[in-house]
Amino acid sequence: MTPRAARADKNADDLDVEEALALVRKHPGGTTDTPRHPHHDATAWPDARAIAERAPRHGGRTGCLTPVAVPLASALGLTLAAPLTALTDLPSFDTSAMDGWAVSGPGPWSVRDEGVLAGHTAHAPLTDGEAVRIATGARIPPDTTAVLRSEHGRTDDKGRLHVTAAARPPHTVTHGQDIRPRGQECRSGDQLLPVGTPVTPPVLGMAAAAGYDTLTAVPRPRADVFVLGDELLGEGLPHDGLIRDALGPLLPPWLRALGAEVTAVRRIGDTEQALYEAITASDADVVVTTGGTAAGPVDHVHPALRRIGAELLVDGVKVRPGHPMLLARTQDGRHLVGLPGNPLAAVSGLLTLAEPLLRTLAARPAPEPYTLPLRDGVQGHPHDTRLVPVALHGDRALPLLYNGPAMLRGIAAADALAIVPPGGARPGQETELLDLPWTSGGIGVCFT
Ligand SMILES: Nc1nc2c(c(=O)[nH]1)N[C@H]1C(S)=C(S)[C@@H](COP(=O)(O)OP(=O)(O)OC[C@H]3O[C@@H](n4cnc5c(N)ncnc54)[C@H](O)[C@@H]3O)O[C@H]1N2
Ligand code: MOO
Repeated sequence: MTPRAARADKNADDLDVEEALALVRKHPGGTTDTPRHPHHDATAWPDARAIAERAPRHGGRTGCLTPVAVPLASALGLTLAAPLTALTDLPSFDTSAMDGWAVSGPGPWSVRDEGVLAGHTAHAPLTDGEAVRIATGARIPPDTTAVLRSEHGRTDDKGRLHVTAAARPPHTVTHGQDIRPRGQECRSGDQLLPVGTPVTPPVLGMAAAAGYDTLTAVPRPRADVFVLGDELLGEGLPHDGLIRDALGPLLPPWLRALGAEVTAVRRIGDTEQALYEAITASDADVVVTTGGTAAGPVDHVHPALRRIGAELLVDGVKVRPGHPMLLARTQDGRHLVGLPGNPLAAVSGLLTLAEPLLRTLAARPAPEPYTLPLRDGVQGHPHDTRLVPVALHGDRALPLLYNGPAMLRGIAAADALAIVPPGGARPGQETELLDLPWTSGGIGVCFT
């Protein structure tokens, strides 16, 4: 086995970014200071993902962005950077679990005139044989021994309260019944959730209940999107060799679903100078470009990266579609993902490079890998991985047609992308799938 084959054979987890960089530097196509050759060696697909995931950990950094205090209303989808520790006991006072009466001692009870509602201040202690009307969530008066639910009590013609046969056991109220004691759920200082927990709607509710107004969380990485191509139209029908820009509408919401805050979406003219100016003016954590990655006359991404002295971490990936995709690091430690212009190739680059990069920056958990059998066989590329749109039907994945690099018809109907290994997959073959963000989360959940 050659040293390169041995490297390619390594588990993706073992591949160090610096090692990968060294690999890229050794090859003419991968350096930033020598002219690029269109047939340079590309990175294996799993290695490209591993490099993108580890790229932000360069130079002893933790990888994720510096945590900030975020108001609860803006924290959905972020990751906790500090444990959620209770700032109060929960419940914070002894509470009635039911509408009914707070009672003291065994019945029957005389009933106080004025009841106790939720949110009201403390009431005077009950004396033995006394009861008071109480609402769910109201503070229990001192010396209460139980709460009698309204459906388990009745008052006689003298106004005295009795337990009815409907109570379980009949005519009985047990000590402590339907009282939620202070601290039942947690004590002040208890850890409720660890660092790394994704902020979901119930986490927001838990945080509010535990006394928080802001959460310490990893912010969304800021992403600028630069769409290259003089042939692109922003509206209307294609005409005179001009086509509609499909990536301007597709990428920003997809990037948001991957955890980014999209700070700019700009169409850039097909000149190296325009791209250079856009990249150098950006202060986003991640710049995503589309188009201009190949070796055509107006493919300006490589020259612009050379000009700003960026390091190419990935320069071409053994994946179809999308093989000209690239990942670079600027001198100030920010990242640029170059997506190919063909729309499905751009989606491939988004999931291969942008997803793991953003995941590390945002400290999001990695999705659990899973497989399903393919309903139909899929022809493979001889050397490269293929990403093929599939629809999920029961426990099988149905490969979709219209999966060419320039097509969106397949992915627009898809639930996932099948990772088809070099050589292809047989009908029924268990195949790893990459879920699309809205498949598992629901469209409202992921586009926050
Ligand atoms: N000589 C070679 N030519 C090409 C190679 C190669 O290796 N050698 N690779 C091919 C592959 S594979 C792909 S993918 C594309 C990548 O091209 P670029 O990233 O340089 O992108 P463009 O040339 O700018 O555009 C390609 C294609 O996509 C259309 N496009 C671009 N942007 C958009 C958009 N926002 N919305 C819709 N369509 C878009 C563009 O009009 C072109 O048709 O290169 C191959 N060529
Ligand atoms: O990467 Mo290209 O999309 O294979 O055509």
